[in-house]
Amino acid sequence: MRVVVAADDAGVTLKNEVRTLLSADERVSEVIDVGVDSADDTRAYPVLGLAAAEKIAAGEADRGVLVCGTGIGVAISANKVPGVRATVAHDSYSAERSVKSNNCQVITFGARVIGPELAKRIVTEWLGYTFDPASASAAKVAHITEYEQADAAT
Ligand SMILES: O=C[C@H](O)[C@H](O)COP(=O)(O)O
Repeated sequence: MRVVVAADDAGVTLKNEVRTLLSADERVSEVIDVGVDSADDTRAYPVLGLAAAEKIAAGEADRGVLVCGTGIGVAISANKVPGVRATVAHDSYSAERSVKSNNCQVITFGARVIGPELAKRIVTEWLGYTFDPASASAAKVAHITEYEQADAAT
């Protein structure tokens, strides 16, 4: 699994901890870090959220972990990229259902909301979940995709 990570200045410390965790996980074949590299880089959260989501849309990454102050800004930004589904998930159940119900490729965290140890535990669990395209949830996700594609065609 190839995982893209990104954060703004508020999220960079947690993002870097998650990057280290992912790099040590045998389920992860590649970690793609699109920045920021330090809190001195004050590019705003949409720049980073969009850059990461575009990696997924381009087929260069399978999943993404994005961090900002709340997780909300990077989630909104990533969701603007066609084909990408992103959500804040600060608890295990939401992280699990974001994959199994919603086929989200992207999980986001708020570094001002969640502690690093809980965030890393959620990431470790989240890597183990897969979406079942034969599940009852598939048609619901397809509805979103169909709306997105119809809108893109207009
Ligand atoms: O969602 C936005 C993030 O939390 C960001 O890190 C902080 O944004 P702000 O500076 O506009 O509050």
